[in-house]
This record gives sequence, C-alpha cells and structure tokens, in this order.
Amino acid sequence: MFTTTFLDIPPLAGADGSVTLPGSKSISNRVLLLAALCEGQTSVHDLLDSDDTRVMLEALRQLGCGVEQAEGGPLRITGLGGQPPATAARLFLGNAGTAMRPLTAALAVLGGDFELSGVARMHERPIGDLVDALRQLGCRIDYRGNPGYPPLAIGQPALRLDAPIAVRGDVSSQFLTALLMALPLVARRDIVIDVVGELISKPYIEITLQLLARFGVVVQREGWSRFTVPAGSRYRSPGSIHVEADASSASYFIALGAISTGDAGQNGIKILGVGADSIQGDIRFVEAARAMGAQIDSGPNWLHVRRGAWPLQAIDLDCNHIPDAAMTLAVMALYADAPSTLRNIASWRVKETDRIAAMATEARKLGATVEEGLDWLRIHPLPAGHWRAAAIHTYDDHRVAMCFSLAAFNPDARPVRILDPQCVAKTFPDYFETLFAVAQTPVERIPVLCIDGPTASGKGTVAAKVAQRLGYHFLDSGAMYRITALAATRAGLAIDAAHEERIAALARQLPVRFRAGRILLAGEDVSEAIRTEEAGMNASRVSALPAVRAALVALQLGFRGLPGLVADGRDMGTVIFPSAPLKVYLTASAACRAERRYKQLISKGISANIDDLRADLEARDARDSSRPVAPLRPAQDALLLDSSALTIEQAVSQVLQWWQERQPFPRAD
Ligand SMILES: Nc1ncnc2c1ncn2[C@@H]1O[C@H](COP(=O)(O)OP(=O)(O)O)[C@@H](O)[C@H]1O
Ligand SMILES: Nc1ccn([C@@H]2O[C@H](COP(=O)(O)OP(=O)(O)O)[C@@H](O)[C@H]2O)c(=O)n1
Repeated sequence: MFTTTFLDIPPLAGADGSVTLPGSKSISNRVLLLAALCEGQTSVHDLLDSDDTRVMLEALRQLGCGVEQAEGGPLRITGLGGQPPATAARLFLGNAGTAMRPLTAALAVLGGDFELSGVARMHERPIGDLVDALRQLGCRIDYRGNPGYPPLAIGQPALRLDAPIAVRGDVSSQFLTALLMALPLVARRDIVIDVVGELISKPYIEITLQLLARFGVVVQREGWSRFTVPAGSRYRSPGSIHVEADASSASYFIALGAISTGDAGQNGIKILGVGADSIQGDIRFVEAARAMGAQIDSGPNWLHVRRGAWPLQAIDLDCNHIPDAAMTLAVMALYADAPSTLRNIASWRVKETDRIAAMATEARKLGATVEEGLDWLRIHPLPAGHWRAAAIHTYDDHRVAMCFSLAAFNPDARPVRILDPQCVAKTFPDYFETLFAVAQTPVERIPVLCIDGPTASGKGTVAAKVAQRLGYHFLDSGAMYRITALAATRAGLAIDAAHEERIAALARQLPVRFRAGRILLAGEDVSEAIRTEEAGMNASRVSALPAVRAALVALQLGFRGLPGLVADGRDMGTVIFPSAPLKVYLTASAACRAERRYKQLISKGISANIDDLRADLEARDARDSSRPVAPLRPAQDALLLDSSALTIEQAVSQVLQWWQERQPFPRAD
C-alpha cells in the first residue's frame, strides 16, 4: 500500500495481463458463518483477509468450530451441524458489524450462555431493532451496557415460531440478513418475516439469499416485504465455495480493459475472482461498460475485457442500480466521442464525500468540461491536446482515488498526482500495485531520481528516504558491487584484472533476490555480510573492472519500474540513467564522512578507528574517482549538495524540493 502524501502516476500507454481482486467483505463473513452452521466440511477459497474476517474466525473457533488452513490452500471449516455449539462463550467482535449482527441472531435462537462485545465504537452502533425482532421469537437477550447497543448477554430461548416476526428494514439491511441466516437453524415449521418500512440496500439481501441457497436453504420472498423460511430447512455444505471478488473494485479494471491496448495488441485485461454471473449488484457495471464499447467475455469467476469501440461511445444512463461503480463511468466518459450523462445519482451527495461535486471538480482540473445538477453529472470528452497534469484531491474517498488513476492513460502523456493515495485501504489496499503490475509505458516515461556521491556522504540514507516519500522503488547500486565481490570471494576468485572475465560471468548470473528490504544471495540472507568495511573495499576493487560494470547494467536498469525509481551510487546520473530528470551529487567533507561512518559502525557494535576510516575512505574516493570506466564525478547537469552541515531531514527536504520544482503539479499542500 502507498502511504505517501501523494502518488505521482507517470503517463501510462497501455495495459495487459491479469489481475486478482480482493474478496468481497460482505460475502466473506456470510460464507464463514454459514460454513460454521452447516453440516460437514466446507473449503472456502479466496476469503478476504481483513480485521472483520479475523474477528469472525476467532469467534467461530471459540464456539467449537474446526478451522484449518494449509499453507496457500483454502480455509477448511468443519461445521457445527446446527447443534448448539460450545454452550458458553465470551466473544469479542472488535468493530465488525458483519460478525456482531448475524452471530447475535444465530446464538440467540440456538441458546446458551453467551456474551458478545466489541470495541468502544461497536458499543455505539445500534442493534435494538434486531434484538426486538429476536425477543418476539422468545429469545433471551439482555443489554449489558446501554439499552439498544452491545454488549449483549444471551441465554436459553423459549421459541415461539407461529406468528410472523416483524423487523425494521429501513435502518440497516443487516438485521434482516441476520434473521435470514439464523432462522433456518430452527425451522421446524414455516417461519415468516415481515419487513417494516421500505427495505434499503436490497442488493445485499440478494447476496444473503443467494448464499443461503448455496448452503441448501431456499427462502421464499414476496416482493421485498415478506420472507418465508420453509419448514424443514437445513444447512448443507456445498463442499467448496469461492468468495467472489468485490464487484465494485472490478469496475476500475473493466474500465482499464476498455480504454487501453497492450504492447502486443489487444490481449486485454483478465479479471480473476468475479464473473458476470456474480451475485453482487455492482456487476451490472459490465452492461454499462459494454454500452460504452468494451468487449467483455466472462466465465465462472472471471471477466476478460478488451478495447472495442474507440473512442468510447458516450452514454446517457440511469445509474441508480450501480451507484458506486458508476463513478468509474465518469472518468471513462473523458475518453468518449460525445458528452455522457449519469442520472439518478443523488445518493452520491451523501457518501464518503459529495461525490458529484468531487468528480466534477477533479475532472475540471484535468481540463474537462463538466456540468452537474442535483442528481446528475454530464462529462464532456477531453480531446488530445487539452489534457492538463493535475493533482487530484481525494476527499478520503477510496473511489475518487481509484477512478482518477485511469486519467493517466490520457493521449497527451500527462502524469496524474493522486493526493492521499492510502484512502484506497478501505476496500483495496493494493490497488495501485495491482494497477502498476498490468500497466505499460515506455521506460523513458518512468521517472528516475539519481543520487551519486562518495562513500558515507549519506547517499544511501537520503535516497532511501526520498524513495519512501515518493512511493518509488529504490536502487542501492553499491549493493550490486558488494554482492558481486562477496560472490567472487566465496567462489575463491581473487579480485583482480586476471579474474575479470570470470567475475563478470558471475555478475551476469547473480542468483540475487531482493525481498522485504533483505538481500538474498542463492537463498542466503547476506544483508549484513555485504556491509562490512572489508566488503566495501572489495566492492570498490570489483567495481573498477570494466567487464563487471557492463555485466551489472541490465540488473540495475531492471529496477526502473512504475511508478518511479530513486537510484544511489557513483554513476547513476553519468552512465546508467543519463536522461534522469534530476541528478544530485551528494558530498560531505572527509572528516565529516569519517565521523559518520565511525558512529554508524560503533552503533552496530563494530569496533572502529576514526583515523583508519578516514584513510580508507580517502583511498576509496581516489580509486573510485581515478578509474577509467565510470569514474566517480558529478554529472554535468547534477545539482551539488554538501551535506556536511545538514541533518538527514534537511538533505532529504532539499532533494524533494528540487524534485517538486521539476514536476508539472502545484504543490501537494
Ligand atoms: N546529512 C546527514 N547528517 C548526519 N548524518 C548523516 C547525514 N546523512 C547520512 N548520515 C549518516 O551517515 C551515515 C552514512 O550514510 P550512508 O547513507 O550509509 O552513506 P553512503 O550511502 O553515502 O555511503 C549513516 O549512519 C547516516 O545516518
Ligand atoms: N554505482 C556504483 C555504486 C557503487 N560502486 C562501487 O561500489 C562500492 C560500494 O558502494 P556503496 O555505495 O555500497 O558504498 P558506500 O558509499 O556505502 O561506502 C563503492 O566504493 C564504489 O566503488 C560503483 O562503482 N558504482
């Protein structure tokens, strides 16, 4: 996940490949509970891993339900077979409404001695309507704190199933969902539920009914006001079940397939985890995307989207049935042949933010003409030659952030800045990583920031921090030479000109992997071994061999990936990335650098002598500067930064300021 204050997306040219989307939260927790309540074992595939699902699993374990997971395999739940589970338990359900409500209903009808509680915020979330409905049935539920709110105590019921049960449907559809999942456990006769008030969020009830059917219970419904759980209903495991990916999240990749082509033609985007037969309401976004020209094939649990009509065809659509996914249409409309109108979207005004205003304001920053009404939005296409680089404000709204990333495919090759990119965490923490994995762009469009300089000038420290602030990849090129020197020494090769070819051959095929900040050489963690002063000296020697330098070029170039790269070393700006838009030459006096290295070594518990260190680093400077190939010297267009009198933070700020001055965006703040 990008936790930076902004994320600059370079201009993107195409996309190709497949994406696996995170599982839907509402489906995940329903499936877990149903698997726990039925007979037999259920293999649950692609479960969403989130706080809410973890809380549910822990509760199910406490209730005596078998939960196993083999590495990389599905989760195996052994159901309780509708029998009263462990008859007493204290369940802590965090802030997971999708665990609290259905568990309350299920345990209340089964009976026992249970207590259900959560975090402070959970104790402010109402549950009175559900408790009232369950009490009509004869369930025994007491409030342990404020009436109408958790925590709750549940006892043994004296069930009365003859009269219809009334439940309010106009506050939260979760109360009805909870009853629908609990009542099949005790359906000795037909049980009727009457919904009081206009039922909201019908697509979520649809999901509940579909999942009940997968577990063998078919509920009859009359409109959206009366539901009957037939006598003799009984949960049966489907054996294995896939949790669908979130259909709203799919909309960004459906749009991506519709607007982009790949290097190798129109292979399109394959979306794994959700298919057109999805039980989620937002899957109907597929129809809207088709109307705009997308070519979409689908199968069980997958969609395949290719560009069809181009430019896209404008649409005029009532979006009431897909309020969340429809936001994606607003950005697709920028690539259309005429103005598109999205209607009946009044609910956008009361979501995470006023989404009508937000979409209009941000699209205008890109250069678009947008008209808005109380419950509609009209977006005019933005022709080539009129796109502007824009810093998109995201209003703590994940969907605004995800939608506007698609503007990076504009024909004018303008980058897009997304402010507060971590707002996507709400539903799709790795959204941008997933996008970058399939997006394509000519390599020269991927920005590189080079920091070169002598040893202990602070390059590595500053470069790593700059990379972190920008959300860019980080290349510590010195590490490549250090690893090569280590590999050569271990192979018994003296580091000299006589062994140049053999060491170069070794360097070309270094079995090196970079994982979570660690460096693995042939599977062994060498992160510490390459950091000794001796390893640094050997690296300096090995780096003077031209064939070795040539051998390491491809490995270094390979770090240039989306969204950008910060590279530190000796020749980043002069040899490896000569066209980088910013090159910094970082120095500090020899005395200062010796002192820094001394402190660094002492803090790691390595004994050192400051005079020796200074003599060593001056020798290293001399060798690095005087070698004929890629000598250490500032690139002609490098900016000089002497860090002798600067703190690390000051050096980082200076580099970021220079970087910002080269960007076409207004300042992030
Ligand atoms: N501007 C600075 N002021 C003070 N100490 C610094 C500064 N920059 C770096 N350091 C410290 O100097 C040491 C050497 O920095 P490092 O990044 O390893 O240098 P290099 O990569 O250039 O060899 C580190 O312990 C770091 O914390
Ligand atoms: N791009 C680079 C990076 C490092 N090197 C060499 O590799 C050695 C180790 O680099 P490093 O950056 O890890 O070393 P320090 O600057 O941290 O001491 C240096 O002394 C350089 O000789 C190089 O030649 N070219």
